[in-house]
Amino acid sequence: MKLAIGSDHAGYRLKVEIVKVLEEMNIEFEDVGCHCTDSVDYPDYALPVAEKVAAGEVDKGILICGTGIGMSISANKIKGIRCALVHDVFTAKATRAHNDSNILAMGERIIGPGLAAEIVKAWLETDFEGGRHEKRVDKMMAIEEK
Ligand SMILES: O=C(CO)[C@H](O)[C@H](O)[C@H](O)COP(=O)(O)O
Repeated sequence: MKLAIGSDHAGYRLKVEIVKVLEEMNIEFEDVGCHCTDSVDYPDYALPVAEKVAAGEVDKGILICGTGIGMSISANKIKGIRCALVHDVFTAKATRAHNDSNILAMGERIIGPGLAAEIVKAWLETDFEGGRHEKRVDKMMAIEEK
């Protein structure tokens, strides 16, 4: 599995912690930035991560800003992206199992690194259940054609 990860300045410190988690899990990843806490604009980092996922260059993506909201709104504008804003382990599992989400968004100003690490692990380790959820995901993605 290969991931793309990105943050803005408000998510940079949490991204550093999540990068450590990915390294511990031996997961290959590409960090699109940002690389410090100087103020930047979250769409500039959501876009490359979402494009890499949509193009199949990577399997999944992780995006972090202050709230996760700007990142998730931006990423979901790219065709093929199902970005889930998650701040608890239950939702992390549910959005993989039911929505087949391909990008995880989190907010550094909302949760700490311990919970974020548990969320990342749960999200990465949960498979899409298919079955009744397949039709719903297909319907969701068909909205992109309207
Ligand atoms: O989701 C966001 C905005 O919708 C993010 O939280 C940004 O990180 C946040 O807006 C950054 O705010 P700042 O005051 O420029 O640090």
